[in-house]
Amino acid sequence: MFKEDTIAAITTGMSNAGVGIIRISGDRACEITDMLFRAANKNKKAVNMKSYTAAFGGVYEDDRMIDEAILLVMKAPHTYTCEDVCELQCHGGIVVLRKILDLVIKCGARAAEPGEFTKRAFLGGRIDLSQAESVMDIINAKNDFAARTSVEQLQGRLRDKIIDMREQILYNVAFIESALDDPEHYSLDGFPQKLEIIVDNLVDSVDNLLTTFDNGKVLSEGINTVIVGKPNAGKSSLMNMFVGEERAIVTDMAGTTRDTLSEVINVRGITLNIVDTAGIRDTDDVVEKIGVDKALESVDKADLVLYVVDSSIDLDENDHRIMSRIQDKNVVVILNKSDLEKKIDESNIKKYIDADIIQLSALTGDGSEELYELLNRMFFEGTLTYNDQLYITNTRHKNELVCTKNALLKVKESIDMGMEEDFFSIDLMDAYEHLGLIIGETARDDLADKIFKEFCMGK
Ligand SMILES: Nc1nc2c(c(=O)[nH]1)N(C=O)[C@@H](CNc1ccc(C(=O)N[C@@H](CCC(=O)O)C(=O)O)cc1)CN2
Ligand SMILES: Nc1nc2c(ncn2[C@@H]2O[C@H](COP(=O)(O)OP(=O)(O)OP(=O)(O)O)[C@@H](O)[C@H]2O)c(=O)[nH]1
Repeated sequence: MFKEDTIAAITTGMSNAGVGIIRISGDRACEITDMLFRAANKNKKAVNMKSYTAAFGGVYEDDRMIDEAILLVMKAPHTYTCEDVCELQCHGGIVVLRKILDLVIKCGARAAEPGEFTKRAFLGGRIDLSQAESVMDIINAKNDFAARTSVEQLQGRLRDKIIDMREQILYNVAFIESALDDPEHYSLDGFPQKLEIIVDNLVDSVDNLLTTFDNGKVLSEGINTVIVGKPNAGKSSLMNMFVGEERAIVTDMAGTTRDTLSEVINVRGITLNIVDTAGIRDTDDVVEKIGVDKALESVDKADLVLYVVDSSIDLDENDHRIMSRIQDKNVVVILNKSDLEKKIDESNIKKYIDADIIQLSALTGDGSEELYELLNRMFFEGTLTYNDQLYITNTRHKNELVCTKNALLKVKESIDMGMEEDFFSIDLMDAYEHLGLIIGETARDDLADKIFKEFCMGK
């Protein structure tokens, strides 16, 4: 069983910091801790300490103190992992932390695998799979939205919704089974019509969740954005404007950006995963050509293309080449250098691509607000103002919901075709199990219990 090993790891970051924590979890956590931690108050031993209490002391190898530390003891089952947990809070130097971890392992713990503490929380039943997944999402959140939806998921918002849908399904499967077993007490007259309404509602709920996915994913993970334009149009300057610092190389010499640079930036709640590319033009320079090919490749993968045009000069054949390449993409045309005299005729761009056009000066930042507003409109249609909607941001959840929906639609089909009731059960159970996979539950035992509880009273 999973409880056999006591596991340990540095749970804080892998760079020097003020304080670092070593977490030990498992049956032997306290015993191991007592082998290397000595409390200043000599009577305090982890094995005897009350849950959620702390002690000050030192970590010792033989009689040599490795570091001073605070010990936090949490006793099963009310801990993060549902097992005994000891946390050694030391000075956050990576050398010292590694040394202490080695010591903990020498005393009998095993180095934890990635995610193993949270896996134990799941196996211990404290959290479901969607909550376990949310822990990683919280840690990896790129923006406020991602953090917020992940915490909601950790609190069980998605789980509760899934459990509610599963209960409705199970109730109806149980009803069908009972009625088929015991037709004297349960009548299926009019049942298909009732079931159809319930299934319609469930499909609506699933659809509702599914429609949040695209927005949810873009909101939480960011818009994959590529900046393209011919040499010297101001692509690197635009990137710098976004980043707010001189990261990309800006020069007067056309063709200075040869590779692609990427940045993750947050503007007014929107995350842009931006790739700045080499200026696109016909070139004989081998290195530059690789950059141009790479730029064209990034265009194909992008959700959004920011096409930068130097508005102080006329369009040329390079611009036409770019425009023909980005025609089918989500494009915003940036007429850059709006601080200079305008030479360009916008209608010449409109002839080639159907896209919003923003006048902007990457140098002064004029026009940036209009750009952010436009992006908000393009991608979120106002959803950026937080609402109470439950968002799906995890592809696994989305896939299970799609399977759930398909199974439910099959139930509807069977109803419409006037099939026997036991046909409904098969697809209902299929939907039930796909929903169950979101929260990491297996279906069978649960089903038996439920049928027993709901339908066998007094009979
Ligand atoms: N020091 C420290 N801080 C941390 C964590 C940790 O493991 N250690 N966490 C994680 O990485 C997060 C907190 N998550 C936790 C979740 C549940 C329990 C827990 O013990 N739950 C018990 C209830 C305890 C009580 O009510 O007193 C339970 O659900 O039974 C602890 C931490 C964030 N901060
Ligand atoms: N006046 C003015 N000059 C700008 C503006 N944006 C960029 N420039 C200038 O235009 C020149 C080229 O800018 P870059 O940002 O290097 O252009 P790029 O498109 O990245 O060029 P490549 O790396 O060659 O592809 C630099 O001298 C910038 O200072 C702007 O809004 N106004």
